[in-house]
Amino acid sequence: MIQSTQPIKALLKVWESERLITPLDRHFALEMAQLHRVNLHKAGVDTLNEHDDHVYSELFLLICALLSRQLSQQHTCLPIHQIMLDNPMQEPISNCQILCSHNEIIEILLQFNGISSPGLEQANSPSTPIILDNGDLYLQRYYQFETQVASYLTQLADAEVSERPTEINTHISAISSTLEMLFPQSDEMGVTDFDWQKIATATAFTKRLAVITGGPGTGKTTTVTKLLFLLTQQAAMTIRLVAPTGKAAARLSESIKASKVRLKQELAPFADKIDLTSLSRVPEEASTLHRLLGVIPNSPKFRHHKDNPLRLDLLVVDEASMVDLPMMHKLLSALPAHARLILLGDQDQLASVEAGAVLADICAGLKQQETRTNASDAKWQMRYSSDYAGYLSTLSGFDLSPFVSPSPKIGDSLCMLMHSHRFKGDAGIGQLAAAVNNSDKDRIMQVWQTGYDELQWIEHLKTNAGNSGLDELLTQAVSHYRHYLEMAKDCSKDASEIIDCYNEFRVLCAMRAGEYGVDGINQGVTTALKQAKLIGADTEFYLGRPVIIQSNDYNLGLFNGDIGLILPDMSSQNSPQRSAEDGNAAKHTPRLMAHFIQADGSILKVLPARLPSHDTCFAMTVHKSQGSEFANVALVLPIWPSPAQKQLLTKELVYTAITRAKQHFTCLGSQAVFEHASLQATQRSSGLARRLWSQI
Ligand SMILES: Nc1ncnc2c1ncn2[C@@H]1O[C@H](COP(=O)(O)OP(=O)(O)OP(=O)(O)O)[C@@H](O)[C@H]1O
Repeated sequence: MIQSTQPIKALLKVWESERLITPLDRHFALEMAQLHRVNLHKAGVDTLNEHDDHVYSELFLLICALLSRQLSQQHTCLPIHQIMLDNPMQEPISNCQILCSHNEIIEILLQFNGISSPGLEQANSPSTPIILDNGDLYLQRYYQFETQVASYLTQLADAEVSERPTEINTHISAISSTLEMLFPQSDEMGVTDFDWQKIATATAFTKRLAVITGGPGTGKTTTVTKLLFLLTQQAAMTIRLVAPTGKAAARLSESIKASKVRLKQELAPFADKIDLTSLSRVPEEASTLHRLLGVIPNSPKFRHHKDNPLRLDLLVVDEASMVDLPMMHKLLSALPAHARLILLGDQDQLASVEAGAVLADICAGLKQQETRTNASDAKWQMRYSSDYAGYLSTLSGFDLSPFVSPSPKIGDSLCMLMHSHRFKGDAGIGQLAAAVNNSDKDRIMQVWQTGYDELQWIEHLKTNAGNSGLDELLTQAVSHYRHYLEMAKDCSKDASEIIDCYNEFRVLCAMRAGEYGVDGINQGVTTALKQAKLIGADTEFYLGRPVIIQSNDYNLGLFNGDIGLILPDMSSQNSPQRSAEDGNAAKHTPRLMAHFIQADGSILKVLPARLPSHDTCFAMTVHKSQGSEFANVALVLPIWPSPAQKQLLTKELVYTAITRAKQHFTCLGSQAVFEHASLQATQRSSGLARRLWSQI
């Protein structure tokens, strides 16, 4: 049943030392194997012979290690049919083979008392630590998260906000006319074009769940601002805006503010027909998900949960692709029964740092079956129930019958915006992002060869003398960072002004470790800035040092991924209290503090010595850059990635890096690695899409 060069227990040690599994994976497997044995009753025997007992236990141990490894790699389950029987650990050279079929593995696993399968008679106890469902193996906790998230979303999608009138009445026609004013027919639009922003607004107006997705600049914030305006006209409601990180929350606030200003101008001609005062009731302040749910210091639990729900009527969650499965579970459990939920995000971006790919799973049912290669072809198609399509057509004025499909209700809650208003026409960044997103190899080459001003390719040119490609990148970094570092020396400059200038440019790396990872590039940039005399890097906290926080500190209000700058604290310069503490020198020399911009735009100052674990941040990982944008972005890809690194290089990673850039995108890499990454899609094993879309 299992053929291996050594007992599995010994192999686990080897795999751990070769970093194929983590110490946690090995300990989990050993503990499970020690606690759980074949249940003779389940197996239908009185005794188990020694040989069978041994091989069953070996298989169980191996499968537990594989399950734990799946979770370490952000999958939510282990699909048994995807196990490579001749090399289950996917080692360079296999040390172990499973000599039975996938179905036989399932049969054997179900004989263990630690595993149950919902729907099977003997598995009525929901308390087994491992669950086997539809051929997928779960840890109990993740199984609960997934099934409950699916159930919350399905219930929300099934619910409409109020009784729907069966025929057009005054209320519907009033809403339709307001929608007409909010979304006037533009000259750019042809007769057959659909205004998906208008359709999305009508969807979110009528449904308790609306998922509005689209790439950068497709108008998600514009749409949600118009929706909130429409809703605040109808009734008073408590609306909360949130995002997964402080940076993303600050950006959402700014975008909503700008969007409100634009809307006020657009609606000015209709001032006699529409009450513009309700625009002031559209909230602008966004907070983080953690703050909304109420962090309890030193506890993984939040203040708000099922039994103490949030006090709100409508919740808007931006950057929803960053929300992992456990967090989505916490959020959905804490929603009050009557509340509406609007999820905004880009389903093509990198999935969350932790387990799951919730937004991508929600959208999975809209994916076109055949693989498209032409960048202009849609990968997605809306799917409405016939009843709802009719209602939405009446409200929006667009005939949605071409999108009717026998799909579950979740399809009615989805709306994808596909036209970017930021990357217009032939703009290089938009073209490259689309080509990578479509894994279109020829188009990627074509875009690079077109010679767009906003795109720059730097080839790794490594010789014994060094890598001239890397040198070019470092020179670029110095010339960008020079501006904010010079501003930092000028005591008249405001901290937020300096931080904005620092945020004009960022180096993004695919990985953390190594010469071309965050560690190596940060070191390289620091040395280059020191040589250019822009920083005095002899002290740890030199003027202008950018720091990125690596862990949460609830007391200080700093969270993993927060970025700040070491700058003079001007308020300390003349403070009598400070002078008394620090002696006379402090009167004239302001002390250096780490400055962080908060979601509400205020500055949080923290003494450098009190900072929780942190790193320098001239370069950061693409993962950590999600929810941020920079005028100029330089992406660094490794020169010769190891097999493990190759797995991390995906089209979602490259797409996310490209779409962080607003004006200019540079890539330091080699053609082969860029191509490999652009053609490899992230695969996250999860049963959520099946649970949401199983009727189709
Ligand atoms: N229908 C439209 N016609 C013309 N311009 C538009 C339209 N919708 C949005 N825009 C413009 O496109 C830009 C981006 O819009 P918006 O911020 O709403 O997009 P987004 O999808 O929220 O972007 P991001 O992904 O950066 O959050 C804004 O300048 C906005 O004014």
